[in-house]
Amino acid sequence: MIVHRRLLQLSGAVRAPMAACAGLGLAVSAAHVGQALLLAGALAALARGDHDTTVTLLAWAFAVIAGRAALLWVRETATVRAGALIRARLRDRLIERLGLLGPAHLTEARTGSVQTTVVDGVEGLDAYFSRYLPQVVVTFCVPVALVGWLFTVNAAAATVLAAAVIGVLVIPRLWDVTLLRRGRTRWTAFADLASDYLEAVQGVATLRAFGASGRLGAGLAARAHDLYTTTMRQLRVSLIETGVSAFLVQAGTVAAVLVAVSATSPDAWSVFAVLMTTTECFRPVRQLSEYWHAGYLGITAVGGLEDLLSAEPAVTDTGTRTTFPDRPEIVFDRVTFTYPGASAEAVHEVTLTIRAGETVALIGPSGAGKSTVAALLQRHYDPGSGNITIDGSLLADFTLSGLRAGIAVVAQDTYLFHGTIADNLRLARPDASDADLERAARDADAHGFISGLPDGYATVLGERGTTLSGGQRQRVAIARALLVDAPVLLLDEATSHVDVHGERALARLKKGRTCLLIAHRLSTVRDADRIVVLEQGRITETGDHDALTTAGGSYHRLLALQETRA
Ligand SMILES: Nc1ncnc2c1ncn2[C@@H]1O[C@H](COP(=O)(O)OP(=O)(O)OP(=O)(O)O)[C@@H](O)[C@H]1O
Repeated sequence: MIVHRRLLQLSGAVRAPMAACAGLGLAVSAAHVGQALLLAGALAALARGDHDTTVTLLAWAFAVIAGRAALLWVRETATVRAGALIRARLRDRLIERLGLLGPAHLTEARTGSVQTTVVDGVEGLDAYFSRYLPQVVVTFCVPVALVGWLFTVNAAAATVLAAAVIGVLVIPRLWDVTLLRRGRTRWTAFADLASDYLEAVQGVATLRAFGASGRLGAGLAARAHDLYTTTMRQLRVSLIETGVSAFLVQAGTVAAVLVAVSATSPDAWSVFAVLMTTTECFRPVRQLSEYWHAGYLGITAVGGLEDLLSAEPAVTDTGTRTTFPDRPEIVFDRVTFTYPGASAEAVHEVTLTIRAGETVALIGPSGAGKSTVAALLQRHYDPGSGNITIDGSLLADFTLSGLRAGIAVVAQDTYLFHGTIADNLRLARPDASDADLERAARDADAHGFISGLPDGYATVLGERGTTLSGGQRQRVAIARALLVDAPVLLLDEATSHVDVHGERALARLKKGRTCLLIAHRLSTVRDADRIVVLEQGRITETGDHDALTTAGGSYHRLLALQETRA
């Protein structure tokens, strides 16, 4: 029996349904005990030839059996309901936590492992909370009450039974530490395998392109073998524990009945009562053992759960400002940042002002720190030193939701969820009307192709071959950003898929907004009000296209390099 402290704390939100399950479990046990005592009474009556009493007691026993059937139905329904509630609450909590931890956490943890915790771990915890923990309550209450009562019938048998129950509850605990350790090892192997499979599915195009599917298959087979080995190691201990429990239950039952029959002048009632009570005493213990296996997966997942719940968010949400200034000025003042665990600075003393309504393009070679500047502006991380301000207010003065509502992001790879086009657009603004969606889509030059889809805005992406091209996805992203109507625009490599429609849409999106454009392809930044060149985390040049080209510095060099490659 393992009652985990952390899981008990987690049960806070679901204690009422768990208590209901425990209450119903006690009622079912009471029905079992009632039936057992009625049968003991009927057998004793039969032994002394009292047929009327036998028939009456048997009739009552049938009535109790019928009542128990109804109780079992209610308990099962309540358990399933409680399980669904527990899963939903736990998942809500974990998803909320993931939202708080932000993308910074997922760069450190493996996505597959997080997914395994949120999906499989929570499934396992359902059984732990809705079946195992209520059964722990029943297992403590029923044997205590029964042994206590049995003392009034046959003190010697009751003493033997008490010792047997204590033995059954305590002796298997000797294996708990080993079981938990092996369970955690198995969970790690399971999470690793799930992570590898997720990566294999996500990277299937790359694997095929490099002919690496076979090699990866061998790696996955090795991982699967690891899982098999750890499962068998865990099962061996688990079987020993189950075997010992079963032996103690049988030995306890036999010993208690032997003591009852070997008493001087034993009467039929006390012998039958001891026999039936002993069976009922061990019933909750046996059930606990069954539920333990059902909830064990969840218990071993607690490590992953704790990792998620105790992970420190990269930034704290202590700001109070919720509204964002219109067309604000953004200032990076000597901003330096090093990623957690990295030895070198990603950006160093970056000082940059993006004036109200201005479009500034940030360019530079790979690894120069452009995405880091974008991440800092979205406050996925706080700078190690220096400040970033929006119209004079520090980023940290805003609530995280206020900040995110103020900055619309259009990235190179637009993630579209499985759902309709309308659902994907409403991700930006859940309360947007159909007319709002159409207006945004028209401004993003997306209405035309959306109208041509089989069900227009109600078309489910990914079904019936409905996929969008890179340029079309980009325009959906622009429509989303238009729906958000944020005063600041962050275009992160957003210009790479842009066709003539996209260019028009982007021009409309940029209008009246303060815009930071992060770009690789220099041809897409010529029209920016200003171009800032970042190299090895430092700003090396600033100016417009003409000025920088004439100056013949880094920008000129990068431009020449790109033209040669083209
Ligand atoms: N999560 C991270 N942890 C540690 N170091 C990181 C992390 N992300 C980026 N870096 C490092 O920070 C530096 C700047 O990276 P960044 O991604 O900002 O460059 P970039 O200019 O956007 O590059 P690219 O154009 O290739 O996307 C690089 O040296 C990179 O290796």
